[in-house]
Amino acid sequence: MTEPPCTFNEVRLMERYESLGLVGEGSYGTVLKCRHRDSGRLVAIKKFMDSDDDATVKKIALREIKLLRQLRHDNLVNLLEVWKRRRRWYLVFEFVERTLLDDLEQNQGGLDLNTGRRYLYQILRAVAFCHQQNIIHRDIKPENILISQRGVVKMCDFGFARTVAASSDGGVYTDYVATRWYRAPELLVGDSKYGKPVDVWAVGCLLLEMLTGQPLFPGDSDLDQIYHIVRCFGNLTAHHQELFHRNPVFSGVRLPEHSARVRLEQRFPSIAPAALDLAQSCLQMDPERRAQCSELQEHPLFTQDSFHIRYLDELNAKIQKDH
Ligand SMILES: Oc1ccc(-c2ccc(-c3cc(Nc4ccc(CNC5CC5)cc4)n[nH]3)cc2)c(O)c1
Repeated sequence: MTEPPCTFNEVRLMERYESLGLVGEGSYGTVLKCRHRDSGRLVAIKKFMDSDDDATVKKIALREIKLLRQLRHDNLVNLLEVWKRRRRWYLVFEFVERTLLDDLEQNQGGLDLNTGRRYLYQILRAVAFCHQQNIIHRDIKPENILISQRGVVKMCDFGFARTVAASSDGGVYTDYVATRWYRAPELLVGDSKYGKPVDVWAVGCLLLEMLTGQPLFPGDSDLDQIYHIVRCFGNLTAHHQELFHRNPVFSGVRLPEHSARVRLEQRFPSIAPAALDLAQSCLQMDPERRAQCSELQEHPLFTQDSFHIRYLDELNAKIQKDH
């Protein structure tokens, strides 16, 4: 169905802003980069498409807005305004200059250790905050890590985020998650009872990608993704092997043998040992054994030279200037 012409309200609403095109070529859904005509301020406006089944769009929009309103933190992209005009929802966010993907494309060999530490420290602050709010992002990847001109990191795109069920048995999630390369083993084998550790796995993948310039596990299918992981870390856990064999998606498929294992330390001999250790704490096959983002901020990668003490003052000054 072709888009109906803008309504008056939408025209009036968008009269306040000049559209500068899609943000990130649509990788966030329909998110427009806009300039506020009066102030010149750049914003990112997410427009929810109205659909025949309006109730579903409304439910999704309200869930996302409720979740975003809980997430106020210096290292999360800020929701500025929410509009509802006729049957359409608009979320207005701050616009941040570039993404980690942009930085990695500019630095094909990877970022230097200090830049990587500065970004990682802020990513850990962002994810730790979300997890303290019992929210899992579920799609942490370089495109969703925004970086301001002064180097302040702001995580974005909570379109797939979910609140972890309060119940002790954890939630049961069956809808779409995570871009494949950053997907934890439990997601790949189809475990519906996953939680915060899926974000920790993605952070481990991000750290090594920042320091090498290359994606850690660039699988070209879910099975290939499992192959990449098993070749590095050995067999899946017994529970994940059972889920794999019970998953109809993989019926008749043999689990990859971890015959020719290439461990992280063999693959990345020149990575700082502290960085490799932190990555390994995130990349545990058993989600229960993975580190928590709150504790990783005290990892020797940050404390061995008091980086975490020196950097906090510098970061807070940058955050103030960015406001
Ligand atoms: O539920 C949601 C939905 C959408 C968002 C969201 C909010 C804000 C943004 C955003 C993006 C952005 N800046 C940006 C800057 C550069 C690029 C891409 N660089 C191009 C390739 C050279 C992409 C994005 N600033 N703000 C993106 C997504 C969100 O944070 C939550």
